[in-house]
Amino acid sequence: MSAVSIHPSVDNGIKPGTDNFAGGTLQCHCAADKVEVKVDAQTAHNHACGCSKCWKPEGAVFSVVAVVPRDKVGVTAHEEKLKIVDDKAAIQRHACRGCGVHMYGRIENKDHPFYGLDFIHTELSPQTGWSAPGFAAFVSSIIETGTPPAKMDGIRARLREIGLEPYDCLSPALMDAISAHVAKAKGTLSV
Ligand SMILES: N[C@@H](CCC(=O)N[C@@H](CS)C(=O)NCC(=O)O)C(=O)O
Ligand SMILES: [Zn+2]
Ligand SMILES: [Zn+2]
Repeated sequence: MSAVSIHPSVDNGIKPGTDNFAGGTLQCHCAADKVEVKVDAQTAHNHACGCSKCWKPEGAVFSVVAVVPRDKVGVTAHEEKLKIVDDKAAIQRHACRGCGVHMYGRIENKDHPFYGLDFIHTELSPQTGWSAPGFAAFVSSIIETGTPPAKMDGIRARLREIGLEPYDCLSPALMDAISAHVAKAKGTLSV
C-alpha cells in the first residue's frame, strides 16, 4: 500500500528553508491573468492545517499555511479577481474568483491574538527558500472533509514520520501565545 498522502509539498520529504530568504511572489492557478501577491518577508509558523477552511490543492488532505506581517503583503496584479470567502470568519481569506486559490488570509479584528499577521500558502510561489512546515494543526478536523475516522491513526503516524507533530488544535507554543494574549487582556498574565 502506498504511503498516506498529506500534501504534495511534504509527501516526498520536507526541504528546509533558506537562511536570509526575504520573500517572493505568490501566483494563483489561473492560466492567464494570474492574481499576484508580493510578500516582502520570510514566513513564520509554517504548518500543515487540517481544517475545512484553509485552501488545499486538488486531492490534498491538508493545507500548508504560514504567517507574515500584514504590512509585508501586497497585491501586485489582478486584485479585481479577489473576493473574500467568508467575511464573518476571523481570518478573511481573499480567494481568486477564477481558480479558487486563496491568495492571503487577513485578520481585521484588532483584538484577535494573531492580528497583524496574514496567512499565506508558499506553494503558490515560484521561489524556493520559504520556511518549512514544522507541525500539523487541526488534525482531527480532516474528518469533517471526509477522511474516515478509522484512518486517523495511520495519518498521525505518517505526520510524525515526516516530522510534523500532530495537534488537534494549534501547537503548544501557539496555544500558549493565545492564552497569554487573553490573560493580558483580562489582567491575569503572570511573568
Ligand atoms: N473544525 C473546524 C476548525 C476550523 C478552525 O477553527 N480553523 C482554525 C485554523 S485555520 C482557525 O483558526 N480558523 C479561523 C478562521 O477560519 O477564521 C473546521 O475544520 O472547519
Ligand atoms: Zn486564479
Ligand atoms: Zn486552517
